[in-house]
Amino acid sequence: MEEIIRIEQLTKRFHKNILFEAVDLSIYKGQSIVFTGKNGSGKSTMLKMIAGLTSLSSGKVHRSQELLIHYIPEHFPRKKMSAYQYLLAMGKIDGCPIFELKNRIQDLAEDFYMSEMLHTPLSFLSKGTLQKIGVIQALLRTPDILLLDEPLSGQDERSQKVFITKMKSLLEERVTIIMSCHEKHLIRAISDTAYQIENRKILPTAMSTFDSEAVFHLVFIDEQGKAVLPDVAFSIERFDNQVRLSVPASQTNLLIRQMLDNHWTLRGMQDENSD
Ligand SMILES: Nc1ncnc2c1ncn2[C@@H]1O[C@H](COP(=O)(O)OP(=O)(O)OP(=O)(O)O)[C@@H](O)[C@H]1O
Repeated sequence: MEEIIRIEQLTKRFHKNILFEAVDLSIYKGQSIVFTGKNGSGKSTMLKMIAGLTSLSSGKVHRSQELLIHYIPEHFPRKKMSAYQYLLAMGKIDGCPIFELKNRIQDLAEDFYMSEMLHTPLSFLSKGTLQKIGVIQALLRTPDILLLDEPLSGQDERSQKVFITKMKSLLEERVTIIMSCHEKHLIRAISDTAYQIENRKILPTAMSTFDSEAVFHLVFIDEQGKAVLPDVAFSIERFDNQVRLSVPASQTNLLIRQMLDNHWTLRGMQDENSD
């Protein structure tokens, strides 16, 4: 495996707020990394430090060579220029030949169902469309590293599918993808390595954490009129003297025990997919 970035003893603080302390991390060519963590844990800041867009308080980010890094921010600048003018300018900065660039913008805009919005000023575009422009910008010239900050947060389902397909083909070309993300389906689709940002550290997380868990519907009946509903955090539907609870598979035994202790009788159990 070819190491392309090595983070050594990275510490980052904003005044008294210490986000990272003595973090070490190696990033390899073709790897697809996701950072997860609570709001405000430092995901965006970590991406910006890798991109070189914000300084470190101490430590170092080593890059193996001159790398073309594309960074797609969570919030996009709202400017007066049109999407097309913006993409053209960005493509030129990236060194794309002009004829190729124009065709590529048109093709990618079609792929993302936004051709009709190409000539609209950025300031009038929705969050989802602005994000698409960020993705198109990143795809004008294939980067070595693509940094994505919450890339699906404003995307409709159709665009999400296009986005996932594009990311998969970049990974086939051994582009390194590093993103922050909360959506498990995107993580399952494109990531191979996950880190949870917690307590100022970056903790390796098993990919199985993002597997979708089967859900069961459990129906209970109050036969004697004295059942009490325990305080549980599952979806509950009530009808007459029955309740139906939707529960992740791993929680079913615990819930059944709780319900029986509270005088409920189990009437039925159904796999979510057999509805
Ligand atoms: N330029 C800055 N100056 C001061 N504090 C900042 C700055 N940028 C970020 N912070 C603070 O650092 C913390 C981490 O912010 P960051 O945006 O990296 O978190 P995040 O994990 O990406 O959050 P979210 O999931 O909400 O997008 C927050 O408390 C934020 O307020």
